[in-house]
Order: sequence, then C-alpha cells, then structure tokens
Amino acid sequence: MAITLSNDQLPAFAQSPIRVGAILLVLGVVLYQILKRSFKRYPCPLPPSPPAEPLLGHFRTLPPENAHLKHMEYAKRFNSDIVYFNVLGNHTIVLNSQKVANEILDKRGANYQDRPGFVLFDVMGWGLTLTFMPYGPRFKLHRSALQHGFTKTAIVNYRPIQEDEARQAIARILKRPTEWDFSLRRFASAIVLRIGFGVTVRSDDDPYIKIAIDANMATAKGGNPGAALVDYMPPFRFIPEFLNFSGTLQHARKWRWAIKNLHDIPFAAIKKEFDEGTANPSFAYSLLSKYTQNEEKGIPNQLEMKDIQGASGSVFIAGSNTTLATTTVALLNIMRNPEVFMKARAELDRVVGEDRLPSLADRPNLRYLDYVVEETTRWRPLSPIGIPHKSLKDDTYNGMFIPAGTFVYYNTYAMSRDENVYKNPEIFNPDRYTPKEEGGDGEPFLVGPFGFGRRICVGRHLAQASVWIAVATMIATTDISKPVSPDGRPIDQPIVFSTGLSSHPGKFDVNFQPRSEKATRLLAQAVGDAQ
Ligand code: HEM
Repeated sequence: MAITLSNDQLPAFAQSPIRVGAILLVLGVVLYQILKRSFKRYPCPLPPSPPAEPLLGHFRTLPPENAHLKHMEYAKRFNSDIVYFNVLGNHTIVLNSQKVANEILDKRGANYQDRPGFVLFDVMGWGLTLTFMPYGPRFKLHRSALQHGFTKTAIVNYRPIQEDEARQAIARILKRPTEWDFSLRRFASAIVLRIGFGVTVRSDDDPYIKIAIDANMATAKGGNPGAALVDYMPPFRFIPEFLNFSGTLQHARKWRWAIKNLHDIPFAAIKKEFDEGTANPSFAYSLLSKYTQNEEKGIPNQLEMKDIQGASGSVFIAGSNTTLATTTVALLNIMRNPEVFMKARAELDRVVGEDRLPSLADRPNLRYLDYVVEETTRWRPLSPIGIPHKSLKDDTYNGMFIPAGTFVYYNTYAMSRDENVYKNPEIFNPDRYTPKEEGGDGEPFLVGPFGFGRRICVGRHLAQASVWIAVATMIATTDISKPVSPDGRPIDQPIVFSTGLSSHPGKFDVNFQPRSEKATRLLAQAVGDAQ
C-alpha cells in the first residue's frame, strides 16, 4: 500500500524542493570527497586505527564528550602513541604522548603550522583572529605582531594592570563572596580588554562587561571550532538563509553583531583616545603607534587597520575565558588542599611579609607559588586534546604515513596522566616539581597546556602571570576553605568539568574570610573606591 504524505507532514527541510535539491547537492559533494580520499593508496601504512564504517569512516567512533579519555584507551589498545581516524574523508591523528608531540609538532613544526578551516567562526566574525587563521602571509603577520607583543620582556609593562585587577577582584570577593565567579570573570575580561585595547572596566555593569559576556556566549554556543558541517563543506557558508538548515550556521549569522561589537566598540574608543593623545598603553596602542610612524616615514604598512583590530580582538577571545577557567581551577585546588594553601601562605609571609601586598616583581622569589600555577595547568589542562593543527605536506613518522591536510590533535590530558613522568598524576601536588637535589621528585613542567610548535599560545607568559598574581593576592589576604555543613563538617562538592575543546569547572561554593584587618585595609587602600 502506497503511503502519501501531505506537504505539512514532511519535515521542515523537505517542504521546499529547492532545499531538498540543495541538501542533495551538498551530500553528493561530501560523498565524492569521502570516496576520493578513502580509496587513495599511500606509500606506507597509516597509523593504527579502530575499525571504520563504510563512508562515515570513524565519524561515529570519535566520542563527542570526554574525547581525551577515549583516546587514551585507543593509544593503550593499539600500543601506539599516534592513532589515526578518518572522519568523513578527513584524515585525523591524535598524539598521545609528550614525546611524539615534540617530535611532530615542535621538531617538524614548519609542516604542522596550518589549522583546519574554522569556517563557522569566520562567519561569526572571528576571521582576523590568529587562533582560527590558516597558515599563509596574513597568519605570519598576525603571529609575529602578537608574539612580539607578549614576550616575557614585553609583558612586564602590563604588570600594573594585572596587579590592579587582581586586587580589585579579591576586594570584591571579600565584599560579595557568593559572587566570586563573577568577580573572577570580570578580572579575566578586564585584564585582556585593558591590555588588548586599553579600555578600562569600571563597574560590574560596565558596558564592556556586557560586550565581553555577549561575545563569549556567542562564541561558546558556536560549538567546537572545526566541528560544524560548514567546516567540512566551506562553500555551504554562502547558502541563502531560507535554505539554511544548519542550526550552528544560523547561530553564527545571528550573533555576528556580538563579535562585531567586541571588535568595533573598544577599538573606536582606543582609536579616538590615540588620535587625541590620551590613550593608555596597550597592545592596540603599540600597533597603532607603529602604523602612524610608518605612515609618517612613508613606509607601507603590512598590517592594515582591520588587522590591528583583529589582532587586538584575538587577545580578548584567546585570553579571557582561558584565564578565568585556569584561575578557577587554581582556586578549587587551593580550597580542597589546605596543606597547599598553608605552604603557599608561609612562603608569601616569608618573602613579602604582612605589611604589603604581593606584586609580580616578587615572583622570582616565590617558587612554590609558581609550582601551584604549573600544577594547575597540568592537573586539568584547559584544552584536553588541544586546538588542532593541520599538516601542509605528506610526512612519514616511524614508518607511518601522515597525508598532507591531516588534522592533528594532541592529547595533553594523556600527557598529564603519564605515570612514567608523573607519580600519582591525579593528586594535585605542586611539590612534584621540587628539584631532585633538594629532595623532591624533580618532575618536569607540562608544556602541552599551551600547545606546541609554531602555534604555541602567544599569551602563555601573560596568562601565567595573571593567574599567579590572582592566586598570590588571594592567599596573602584571604582565608580560603571548603564550605561547612550546619553540623560543622567541610562539604566535599562533586565538580563537573565541561567537555569539548576547552574544559571549564562548574560552579562550586567557597568559604572566603578576610585574613586580618590589616590585609583588608591593604586591599582597600590599593583599590581605592574601585568597585
Ligand atoms: C591560562 C590561559 C591560557 C591557556 C591555557 C591557553 C592555551 C592555549 C592553547 C592550548 C592554544 C593552542 C596552541 C596550539 O595550537 O598549539 C592557544 C593559542 C593561542 N593563545 Fe592562548 N591560552 C591562554 C591564555 C592566552 C592569553 C592571555 C592570550 C593573550 C594574548 C592568548 C593568546 C593566544 C593566541 C593568539 C593563540 C593562537 C596562536 C596561533 O594559533 O598561532 N592565550 N592558547
């Protein structure tokens, strides 16, 4: 018996013949690409991989959640620290050890400095953002400008900003302890807005905070970079809206305004102040100065105005949520491990004393606090399987073939749990880095949390300094412990980490108490009337 469906019984996408045609066309092109890549012959075997399905390859094998854990299992099962996947015809490898990540991404970095196309993020308005930029002349210009702007030496200029924002944040936490997460969010956003664009956040309801929240939300809801349908089918980005059945592409188009605001509003403010000669020093300021000097000398500018705007926006998007999540993980561990808290405070008291607040100039003398920050990024790397690189040319490693265009993920989480390197890796233990000559285990710092090779995080020194000063100021002025139940027992809270390309801890409660009247006075003097 034939079943006939009326038009309104069909799913929405099937009600328009043009839509159906467009979908079939997209599917046809995808199919062609999958077949073309899947049946290609290579000079030597690809790295080991689990069984694949026809056409889909490993599309359904790759776990959408907690991928780092599944990849650790695969590495064990195949006894190989490189595992291969074919995702809809795209070659993908996952590097599961520090050694292989160094060999491939560091030592052969020139070949692995491309990125997969982050088309959705481009549509959203992040096209001039280094993190999502493919290898090419524009990448080189942005990379060089940002690398130069955030060297260990260059960031010394930003210390007063970091110290000021850390003190303001801790003073606010002591006033409104239950809103500690908002204070840390404001801290992380304010630092990158001040350093990136030279604009200052003056209150909790400052319009810049709203701009930052909107931009972060729009970006987070875009899903994982490189994982949307349009990332696999770039021409699909031009599809007219009435044919657009992709929720993520609809979202990206709808929220472009938020990313545009983030680029336009702070930049217009700094540009005006720059022209009037009243701008504060910032990354945008230094690029604008260079631009003007070149113009005056008649030297052609390689970075156009829109590049300066994009590169300053990169500082915000790459530096705000990352710094927030890392500071939050540090706080979580300080709360859970009273012995770490007491040891860090004893070190601060010994070196800084109680008559002033710690500053970044004290950092070389406060080694244990450095270990706390290093242990934070090892214990819970922000990007458990990294932000993927892409290879430019065919390569062979240990008899395994890595075709040009392969997406390369690095499993930093697996590296952080490598028992050949880290004893009891689940334990948060900053002392693991104490040198052997001093009776410690002399375990190495983990470099993977900030990536590898020619795409390594350009803001890593700045980020570590921001987390460090927040933690130092917190420990010096505030007693931090677990909340207690009505019968006086400390409450252990289960913490859920979000999964995806970056992993953030969910909200938890903390018992914050002022350490002493003196400490509170020092904070109040330092922040003045800032709220
Ligand atoms: C604790 C905080 C941070 C963490 C954990 C972090 C981590 C990372 C990671 C894993 C990558 C990818 C590296 C790779 O692909 O190999 C990256 C890239 C990047 N980070 Fe950070 N980051 C942090 C803070 C910052 C800050 C404050 C800035 C500001 C300047 C920044 C700017 C960038 C940029 C521009 C890139 C893209 C580099 C490229 O693609 O060439 N990051 N970061």
